Amino acid sequence: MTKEISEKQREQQHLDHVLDLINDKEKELKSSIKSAEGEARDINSHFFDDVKLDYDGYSTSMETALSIHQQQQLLSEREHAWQHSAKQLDTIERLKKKPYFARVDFKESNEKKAETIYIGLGSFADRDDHFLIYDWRAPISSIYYDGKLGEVSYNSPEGEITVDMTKKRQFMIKDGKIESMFDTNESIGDQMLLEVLSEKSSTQMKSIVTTIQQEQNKIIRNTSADLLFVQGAAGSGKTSAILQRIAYLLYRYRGNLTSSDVIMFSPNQLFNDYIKNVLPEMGEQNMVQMTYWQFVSRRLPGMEVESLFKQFEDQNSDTNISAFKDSVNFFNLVTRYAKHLNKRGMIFKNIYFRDKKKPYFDKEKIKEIYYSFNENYKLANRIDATREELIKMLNRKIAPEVKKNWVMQTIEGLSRDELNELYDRPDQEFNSEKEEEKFLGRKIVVKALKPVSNKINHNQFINMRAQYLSFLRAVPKMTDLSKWNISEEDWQKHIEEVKENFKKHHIYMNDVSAYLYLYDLITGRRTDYEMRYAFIDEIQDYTPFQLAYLKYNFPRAKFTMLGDLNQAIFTKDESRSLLKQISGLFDPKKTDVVQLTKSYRSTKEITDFTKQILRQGEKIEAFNRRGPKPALWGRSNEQEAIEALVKILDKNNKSQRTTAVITKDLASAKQVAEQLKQKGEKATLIATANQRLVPGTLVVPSYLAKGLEFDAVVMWDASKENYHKLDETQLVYTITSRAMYELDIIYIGEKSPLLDVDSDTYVEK
Ligand SMILES: Nc1ncnc2c1ncn2[C@@H]1O[C@H](COP(=O)(O)OP(=O)(O)OP(=O)(O)O)[C@@H](O)[C@H]1O
Repeated sequence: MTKEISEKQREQQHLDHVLDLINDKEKELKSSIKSAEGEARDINSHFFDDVKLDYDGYSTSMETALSIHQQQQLLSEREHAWQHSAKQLDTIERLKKKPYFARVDFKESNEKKAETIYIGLGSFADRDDHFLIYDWRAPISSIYYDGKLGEVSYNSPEGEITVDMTKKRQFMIKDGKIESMFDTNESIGDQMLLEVLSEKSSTQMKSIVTTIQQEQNKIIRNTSADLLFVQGAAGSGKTSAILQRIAYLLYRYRGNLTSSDVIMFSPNQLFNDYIKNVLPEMGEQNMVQMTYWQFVSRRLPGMEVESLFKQFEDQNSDTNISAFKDSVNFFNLVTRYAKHLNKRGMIFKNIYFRDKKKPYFDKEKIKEIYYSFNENYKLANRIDATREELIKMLNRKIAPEVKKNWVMQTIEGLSRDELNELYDRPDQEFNSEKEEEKFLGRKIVVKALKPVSNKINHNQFINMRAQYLSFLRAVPKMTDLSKWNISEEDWQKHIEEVKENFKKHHIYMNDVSAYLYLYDLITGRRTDYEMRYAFIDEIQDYTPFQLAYLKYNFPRAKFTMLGDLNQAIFTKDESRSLLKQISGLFDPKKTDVVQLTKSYRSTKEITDFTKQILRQGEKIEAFNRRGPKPALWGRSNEQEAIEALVKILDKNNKSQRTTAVITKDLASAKQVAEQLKQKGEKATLIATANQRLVPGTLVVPSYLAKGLEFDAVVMWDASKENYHKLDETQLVYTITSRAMYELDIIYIGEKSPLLDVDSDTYVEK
């Protein structure tokens, strides 16, 4: 015991020493920032004193320019130094709160003495470049997460290095004091994990730096795969791992990679809000974040793209047709169809000007131009060349247009002010009235033709909707639809539906990607070559088509896709073929698949219960954190059910647990929220993804609860009537697996057969 205490004292002394150095560094940085700011102000205020303002001759004005240039350079150097110091100060301030969380001792093979390093959220070195703290992302830090004591390897820039790890120690530090510390032989001791996991949920996700698990570390530090596919159970840390991975990559490739080269697709806006603090807390900036819906709909401003809400609430479309349209096969058909357009089949629109009956540019004429270029032209060149030709033609139309009556009439109707606006200068002089009229006429015509030239420049002479429908009509000729169990009639009927939808400016989610892809191929819209890493969370809710389209959009990016096929609430059983379909898009040698089976979110009681809902849930392993068994509340009518809900909320509030009442759809969420209000219970209805998560009780429809977690969850109305289809299994699993400590399930009448689980794993209330 005495030994342990003295060991702890020794560690405290070391911590005090490090903290002193950190404080010194902080002072030093603050003063250098201050003086850099002062200098910059100085340079700015003397800027023009030093610059010789002399524009007389060429040589002197050259001198002026040079001297401005020098001053600017000086400023930007100062600014650079200032930014560097500011960044360092930022790290220091983060380290001050909690300098490090671990220590490892290790021996390199040819050394006798063990080396000791401390690992924290950033690096810190003293004056002699002697590292007192290593960033958790430094190569050597990897051994802390990866190995047991003894021989362990890590990847360094010079290749793989093997060392003998002799000690692994973890610290809990608060306000400069070591609260506890323990030595461990495990990858990351369960004790530390348990402590971290026992914290309460909050409206913001936290980083898991101190307790990254070995298999998560593999995901975080993978740099070789073009496609890293992670299949992980609910709560296995997929989202946490992605965010850590982004922080890791930004560190590993610093100088070459910035947060704007990284894009993350997430299930909804609510989720974006939930994770937004994780990277900044680690000292990194957030990546570009988007939902797939935002990604596609921002490109179709004139159309209403089927929303998440609609997609979920009206899932009544033909499943065979959906499966087909969501497939990579369908993607390949678009590619093939576009190739064929190089020879024939493009459809254009007339462009009108003033006269709504007679086209200014006739669609047949445009088509003639389009196909007049030789065969070597690619689609994109064809459209560019057509556009150029049309603009040339438009320019030739200006002079004859100026002579038309409407122009003269317009000039006559102009006020003095309007006229003045058209002149180049207020006192502009003309040789004759005729010349003046010509001048003004030209100005008026060019202005009036602006919408026409805009249409041309924005490719609006392509009849994209008709083109897409023509593609759909060509589909039966290109592929055998009967293989997808789709009859010719059904397909024709479906095309009519899409057409009707277009008329209303609506587009289905499973048309939008194909539509944009076809547009991209026709116009050669530049894809995004800059994006280096693309992350897709909750992959099971994407269709293979969408993933193929994302890959097309980010051709240089390495992809990390994470998901749980057991939580496919939009694509349901189609998600099973997902991995097979997307793996075809990447080089198999550069594809890594990682499985995460341990679930950290929920107590053992909850995980043991929820995994039975799945057909293949046996692989999921619960983390050994204990809590009450889930409770089932069977009630015979709505009134009693609400009373049960109130009782549960009271119980949870007493133990200060935040509860989410999760309903199947929005209508019932609204209803429950209203009934709670009538009972005087405080609850916030989350009806759209644009809302904020707030502390306190929430009422959330299932599809908005994706990826989130709550201390306590009440699943509302899990009756047979509400959940009876086998393909709703994933939905029931997603809802119940949001709970960390307590899960209550209320049903009215008969219980859903999807909840037929071992009666020992729950209690009835
Ligand atoms: N190594 C870890 N150390 C501490 N906490 C962890 C660790 N891994 C995961 N967790 C915690 O487990 C919970 C679930 O993690 P996360 O949300 O990343 O899982 P997920 O796999 O994305 O879940 P889902 O698929 O259900 O959305 C979070 O509270 C997270 O902080």
